Amino acid sequence: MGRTRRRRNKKKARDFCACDDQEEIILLNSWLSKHGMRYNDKLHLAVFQETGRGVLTKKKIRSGEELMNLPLNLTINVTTILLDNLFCNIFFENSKRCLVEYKQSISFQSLMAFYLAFLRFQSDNTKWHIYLESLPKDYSVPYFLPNDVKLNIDSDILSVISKQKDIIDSSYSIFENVLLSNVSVHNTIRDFKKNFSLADYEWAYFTVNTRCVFMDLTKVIDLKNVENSIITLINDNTKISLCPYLDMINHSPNARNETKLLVSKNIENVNINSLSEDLFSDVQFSIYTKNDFDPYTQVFICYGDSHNLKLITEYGFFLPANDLDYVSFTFEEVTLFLKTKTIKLSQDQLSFINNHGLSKDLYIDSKGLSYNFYGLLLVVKYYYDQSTDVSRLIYSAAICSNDNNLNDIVAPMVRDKLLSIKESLNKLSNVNKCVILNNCVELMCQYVRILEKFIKC
Ligand SMILES: C[S@@+](CC[C@H](N)C(=O)[O-])C[C@H]1O[C@@H](n2cnc3c(N)ncnc32)[C@H](O)[C@@H]1O
Repeated sequence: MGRTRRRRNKKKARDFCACDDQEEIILLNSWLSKHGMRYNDKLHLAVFQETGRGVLTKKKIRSGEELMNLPLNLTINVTTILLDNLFCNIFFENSKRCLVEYKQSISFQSLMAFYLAFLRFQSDNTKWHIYLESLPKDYSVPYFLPNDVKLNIDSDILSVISKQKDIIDSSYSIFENVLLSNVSVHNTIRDFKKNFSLADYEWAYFTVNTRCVFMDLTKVIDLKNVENSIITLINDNTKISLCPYLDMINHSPNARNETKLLVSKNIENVNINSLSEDLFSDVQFSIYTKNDFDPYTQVFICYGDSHNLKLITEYGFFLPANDLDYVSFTFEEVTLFLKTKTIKLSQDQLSFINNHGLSKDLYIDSKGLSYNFYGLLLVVKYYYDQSTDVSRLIYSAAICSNDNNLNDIVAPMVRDKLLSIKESLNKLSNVNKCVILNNCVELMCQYVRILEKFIKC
């Protein structure tokens, strides 16, 4: 074979392996069609070298094409929870007045996670069993890193983990208490009470976290008059949903897509006491792509924010050469550093900083200082300079935000941060690698590149 042909063949080499023939996927596909799911027949599930399991198109897909269309009853959304009397009875058949005691105490994501744990516990006794079996068994988010490894992980990652931990621990403790005071005689609930564990809840929490899509049902059902329903427990909105098969699509920052709720009957603002599965039998959730996809390539959608801190901590994966990454600094960190350089901000300067919101969003990315960081340093350097109008300078910073004089002020602090990340990376090099740790290390290396570039400029 000649070199050109070899190269051409190499280029064409497939980076995926079909997985439609795996037992859980065969079962999933027939379960989906039995329940009225329609998906573009060009689509197939496959395992891709770079991204793992995802959706492959075997034919060209053009912008504007519908990727899939799910009956609302085949998604796990707020109405699914409200219609599940057994689940609601965990809260209602209770010696405590749960709706009063825990009013607005949990997020909808937490309630969804608790519900998912309840469904999973019931194994093949629920309609969702086959779907649940098709879900990943574990998640590669840094939340699951062992404590000794966390010691050397970057502080931004640790701060996200700590927030996740607070939410998970506090909501888990509420659900544990609700179960403790539950008085139901129903075997399923009684057995669930005995078996519900933090590990089950964490799995469910990250299933929801990594797979939910935005779905707004506020026009279809009335979610304002909900006094006697378990919706009173939540402190945010109910606009997320689990959508089988749709949740097999991986993320690309370049993907553009749109979802639509197709309501053919006149269903509007339905009171939650009048909910029934039948009511939604004609309601469909549809997703369209705004991209073209070539035959035998992976179909992507965009999950939203695409910087690696978010992708790693919330979804458990990393995008190489990601221009959206940044290294953040807290206002306290900066002022503490300035003090070491005997620069103390006056009350007037602090008021100016607060009034202009210059104490937040302080970061350095591949282009240099963030707008606010630049503005903050302008206040530090020029506030008392008679010949300079700081407000005007801040406005023009949107156009010109590279000033070596300003960069120089914080360069020692940046050097220290760089050194500390490098030291942590050095320590992590002795730790056994796994996907989670690799992702964290990749991000920390990205931080090193960003900070080194800043210092060299
Ligand atoms: C909605 S699910 C997509 C389907 C998933 N790959 C599966 O096998 O079930 C989201 C998860 O897929 C993975 N994922 C999504 N986009 C990815 C990408 N561009 N690269 C690597 N993994 C990705 C991450 O594990 C993420 O948490």
